[in-house]
Amino acid sequence: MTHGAYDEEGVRHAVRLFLQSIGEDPDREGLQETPDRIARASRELFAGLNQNPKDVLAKRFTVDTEEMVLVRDIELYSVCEHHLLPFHGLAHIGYIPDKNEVVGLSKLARLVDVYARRPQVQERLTHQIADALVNELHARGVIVVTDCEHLCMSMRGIKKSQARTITSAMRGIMRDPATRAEAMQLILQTR
Ligand SMILES: Nc1nc2c(ncn2[C@@H]2O[C@H](COP(=O)(O)OP(=O)(O)OP(=O)(O)O)[C@@H](O)[C@H]2O)c(=O)[nH]1
Ligand SMILES: [Zn+2]
Repeated sequence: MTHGAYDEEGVRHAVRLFLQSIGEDPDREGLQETPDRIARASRELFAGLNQNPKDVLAKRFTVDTEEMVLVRDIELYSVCEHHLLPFHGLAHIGYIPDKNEVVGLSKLARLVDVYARRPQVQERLTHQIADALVNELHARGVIVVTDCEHLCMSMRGIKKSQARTITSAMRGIMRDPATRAEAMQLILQTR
């Protein structure tokens, strides 16, 4: 099949084969609908493959500020591209708008989903969010910090369920030490 299109029938077929290959009976009652369920769930979990960050950030409005806007504790659910197991945690996004151009706060959370709903690695997810805010919104400065647990490290392999992975991306004037420190303080502030 061609790369890029979502092939629901292909997913159903692959899941049935997978169940057989792990020694299960795909025709037993509890599993009969599983290929279909996974095909529907995967359409949602990997929807970001067919979404463009441009669309999410298209609607702008003006607020009389060129100061930092920061939304923290955005829930994040993604899937690691190595094991196709979930990694999940929080994303914190701060940006300094250009010419008073801002987007609705919910769009920052939508932007997270556009990139999280793909087979991912956390580092790429983090810098893709930052780059979209620079490239599409022309933000003068951006900070993105993600803080996640990877199930491929918790439930298998090295089995370290307490380990958190934190990755960050700074762009533009957010690289300035004082600005960066202000953003980090807002992110780390106790509730
Ligand atoms: N850098 C990075 N690594 C990740 C991410 N998600 C999972 N990994 C790691 O990707 C690596 C894949 O390593 P491999 O040696 O190819 O696979 P593996 O034998 O299954 O690795 P183990 O998990 O150590 O058993 C593992 O060390 C994972 O912990 C991520 O988002 N970023
Ligand atoms: Zn993994």
